[in-house]
Amino acid sequence: MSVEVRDGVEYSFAMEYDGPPITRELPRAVPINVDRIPVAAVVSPLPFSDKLLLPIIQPISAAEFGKKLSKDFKFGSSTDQDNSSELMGVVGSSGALGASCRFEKSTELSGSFHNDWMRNGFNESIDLNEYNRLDWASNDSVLSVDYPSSRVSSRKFGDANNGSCSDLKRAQLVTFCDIKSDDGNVNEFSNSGPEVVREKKEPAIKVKKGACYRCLKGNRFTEKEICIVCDAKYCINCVLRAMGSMPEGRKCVGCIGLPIYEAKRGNLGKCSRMLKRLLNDLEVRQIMRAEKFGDVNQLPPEYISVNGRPLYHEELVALQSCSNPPKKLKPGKYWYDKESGLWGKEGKKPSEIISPHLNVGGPIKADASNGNTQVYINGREITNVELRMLKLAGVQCAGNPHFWVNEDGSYQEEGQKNTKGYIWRKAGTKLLCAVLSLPVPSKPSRPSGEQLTTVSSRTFPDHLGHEAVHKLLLIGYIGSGTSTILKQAKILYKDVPFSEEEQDQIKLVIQSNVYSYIGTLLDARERFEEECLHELRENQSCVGSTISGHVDDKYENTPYAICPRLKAFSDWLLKTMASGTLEAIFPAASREYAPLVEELWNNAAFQLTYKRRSELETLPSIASYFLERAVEILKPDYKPSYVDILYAERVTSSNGLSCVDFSFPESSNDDAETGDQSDSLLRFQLIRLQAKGFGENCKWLQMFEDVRIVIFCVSLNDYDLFEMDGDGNSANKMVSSKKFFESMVTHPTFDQIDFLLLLNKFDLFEEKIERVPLSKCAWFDDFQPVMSRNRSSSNNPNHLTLGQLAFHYVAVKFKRLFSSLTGRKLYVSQVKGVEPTSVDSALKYAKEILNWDDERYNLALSECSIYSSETSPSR
Ligand SMILES: Nc1nc2c(ncn2[C@@H]2O[C@H](COP(=O)(O)OP(=O)(O)OP(=O)(O)O)[C@@H](O)[C@H]2O)c(=O)[nH]1
Ligand SMILES: [Mg+2]
Repeated sequence: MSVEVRDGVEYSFAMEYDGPPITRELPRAVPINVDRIPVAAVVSPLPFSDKLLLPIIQPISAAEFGKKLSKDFKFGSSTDQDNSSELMGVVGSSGALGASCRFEKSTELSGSFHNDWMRNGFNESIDLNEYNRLDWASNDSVLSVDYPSSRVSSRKFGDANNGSCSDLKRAQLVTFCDIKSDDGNVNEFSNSGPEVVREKKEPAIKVKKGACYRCLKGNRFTEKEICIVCDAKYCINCVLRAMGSMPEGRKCVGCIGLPIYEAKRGNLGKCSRMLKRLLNDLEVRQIMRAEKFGDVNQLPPEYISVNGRPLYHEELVALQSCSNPPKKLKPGKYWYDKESGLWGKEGKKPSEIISPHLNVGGPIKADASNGNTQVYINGREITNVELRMLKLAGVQCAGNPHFWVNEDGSYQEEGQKNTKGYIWRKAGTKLLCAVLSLPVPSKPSRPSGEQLTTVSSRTFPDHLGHEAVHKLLLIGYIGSGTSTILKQAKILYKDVPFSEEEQDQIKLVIQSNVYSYIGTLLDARERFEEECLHELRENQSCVGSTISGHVDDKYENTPYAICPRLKAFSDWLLKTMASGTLEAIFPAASREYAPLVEELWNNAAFQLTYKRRSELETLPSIASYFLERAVEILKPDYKPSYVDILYAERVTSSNGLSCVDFSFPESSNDDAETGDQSDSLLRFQLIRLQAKGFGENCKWLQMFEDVRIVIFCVSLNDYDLFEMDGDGNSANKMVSSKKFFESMVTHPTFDQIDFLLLLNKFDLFEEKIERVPLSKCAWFDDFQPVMSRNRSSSNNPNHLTLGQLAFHYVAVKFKRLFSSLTGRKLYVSQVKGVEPTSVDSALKYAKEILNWDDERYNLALSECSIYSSETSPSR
C-alpha cells in the first residue's frame, strides 16, 4: 500500500478498482457523526473511467477529520471542467466502495456539503449543521442508505443542536427480538415497552451470493472474513481495507462501536487462517483479544433476564464466573432456583443445574417454568415431566406436596426437618433424567474457588473447540500411499468402514485391477517372445538355414509361447486395455474369461514372464499380492478382505478429492486427567487430494486454507524408482516427490500451517535398502551410515538397522529442506506398512501437534493479557 501526501492529507493508495462502473445507485456519502468511527475517504484521479483508483485515507477520528476539513477542504461542486484529476471522495464510516461525492481543496471551511454524482449531475447540497439535526432513524434521511437502521435505533443523540455527535448514549431498554441462536432457532423472548431492537445490522451494500462485499468479486469458494456485526464478507485482498486496524475485532470500519450480532458470539476470538496470513502473530493476538474481551462486544447484562429481572453487570459476572456457569449463555429470559441450582428458560422445564446460591436476578416465581402439577420445588410449580421423574425416582408426590430441594438433591417437605431422601443419588434416576431430557447435577466445570474476576477474563478461546471439525489435508506425490492412508483411517475409526454397496464396488475395482495386471504381463510376454524370436533368428542367420523350418513355429520354439486359446484371450485383453474399455465391459467379460485365468496362471510361459516382473515398470509392486491369488479373486463369489482393500489401487475416488470424518475412539485406559476422554469428542476430517493435476501455483488449494495441518506423504520406497517426466526424461521418483513437497510447503495457502511429513512404506524400504543403496537417488548421495561392526547384534536395544538409519537420514533431509524454505519446523512420522495401527499413531501425532499449537496460542493470549494489564513501566 503506497502512501501519498496531497494537500497535507495522507492518502493510502490501496487498490485499483475494476469492479462494475460506479453509478448513481452507489451508497451515498455518510457524514461524520460518531466520534469513535474512523473516517475513510476515497480519491479518484480518473473519475470518468470505469477503472478508478480508489485510495483510502488512513482511518482517522471524526475530531481529527474535522480539523483537517477546516484546514484543507471545502465541500462544494467542482468547477473542474477538464475532468482530469479531481478528488472523488466519500467521507464516512464504510471505507468500502462508496465514491460518491467530490470535494476540492480550499483554504476555508464551508458549512455545506455538496453531493455530486459522477455522471449525471445529481446535486444535493446539505448543510453540515443540518446533519446533526437529522432524524437518523428516518428512512427519508439522505444518509439512510449507508447508515444502518440498527445502529440508528440503538443510539440516541444527546443535544442535536450543539453540533457535537459524540454524546451518544445506549438506551437501556431492550427487547429480545429475533436473535438467532447458534442452532438456528430464533430466541422466543420478547418484551414490550420502549425498545432497542437488536437485529442483525444489514451490510451497507447487497452483493451477489458469495462475492466479496468490497470488490464484488469471488464466489462461495473464495475464502472470506466476516464482520461480526453485519455479516458482510470480505476477500483476502479487501479485508484489511474494509476492517482497518480492527480495534474491536473483525468488524467493518462502519460497524466499529456497534454491538455484535449475537449469533456470532461463539466465534469471538477464534482467529481465521486468513488473518493469520495477513498479520503477524502479535497483531492477530491483539485483535482476537480485543474482539473477545472488548467492552462493546460483551454480552450486555440487561440482555439476560433472570426470574423476571434484567441483570446488572456484577450479576452477570457472578453468573459467568461461578464454578458451574450456564452453558452457552445467550440473550433471553431465564429462571433460576438458587437453592438447588436448577436453571431453565422462562416457561420451560429445567435445562441444567448450575452453581447454587448465586445472587442473581429476582426471587423465583411459582409459574417460572409454567408448571401445572400443583407440586412445588423451592416455590416453583414443577412441570409434568419433572413430576414423572420424581415419581419414577420414588419420591412420594401424593397430596400436592411442596418440596425443599438442596443442591445435593436432598429433599424435605416444607415445614419438616427430616431429609426424606436424595433425588439424584440412585443410578437409575440419572438414566431416567437422560431419557426425559432433564438435567442432573454435574461436576463443577471449574474448581470452586477459582473464581474469575471479570466477565472479560472469563474464558480463553477454546481453539481446539469440540464443536469444530479439524481438517487434516493429506497430500503426496503420485503413488505415495495417500489413498491407502485414507482407507486405513476408515478401517480404524469407522464402525462400518465400507458399506455393502461400497464393498461390491471395491470388488469390481480389484478384479479389474487384476485383469490389467494380467494384461501387463501378457504384453510383456509378447515382448519377451519377440526378443527370443529375434535372438533365434540371429542365431539362425549365424548357423545357417538348417532350422529355418522351425522358426515360424513360435508356439513350439520359445519358452514364452502360449497356446492359441490363451493367445486369443491375450489378444482380447490387450486390445480391450488399449481401447481403454476394460472397465466398461467388465465384469460381464470377466465371467466368460475367468476360467482361462487359472489356465493362464498355471502356464509355464506366463510364470516365466511373472518371474521377470521386476523388469516391468508399469506393473506396481503390489500386483504380486493380487496376482498370486488371481484365480480366487476373479471368481464371482470373491469378497475382498480389509487387507485386500488396503492394498488395492484405485479404490478411493479418482476425482482427486476424498475424505473421511472421524474421531479417535475412547481407549479403555482413558483418564479424565489426561484429557484423552475429551479428545474422543474432537472431530477430524481427513481430506485426501490427489497429486495428479496439481499444476504450479494451483489456485484452488486456497479452498483448503482452513485446514489445521497438512500431512505430506512420501513413499520411502521411491528412492530407486524412475519414471518419465513431462519432457520424456527419466526422473527419480523421490526427487519428483521432493519437488512436489517444495511446491506445497511454499504455497501461500499453507504459509502458516503446520506440516507433518509421513515417511511411508517403511516395510518395503527396510527390505530394499539391504539390496539397493540409498545413493541410487542423487539427493541422497551423501548417505554414509555408520553401522556397528556386528550387524547381527540386534539384541542391543540401541542398535539401529540400516533401514532405521536411512529413515532418519531421509527425515533430516526433508526437515532441513523445509526449514530452509519456510524457517519453520517440520514434524515427521513413519508409516511402517499397510496395517492400520501404524497410521493410527501418525494421526494421533497430528492431533498432538494441533494440541501444542492451541496451547501455544492460549499461552500467547495469556501473555498478551499479562502485558496489557501491566501498568506502564516506570523508567
Ligand atoms: N508395502 C506397502 N505398500 C503400501 C503402503 N502404503 C501404500 N502401499 C501401496 O502402494 C500403492 C500406492 O498407494 P496409494 O495409496 O494408491 O497411493 P496414492 O498416494 O493414492 O497414489 P495415487 O493413487 O497414484 O494417487 C498401493 O498399491 C498400496 O497398497 C505401505 O505402507 N506398505
Ligand atoms: Mg491411490
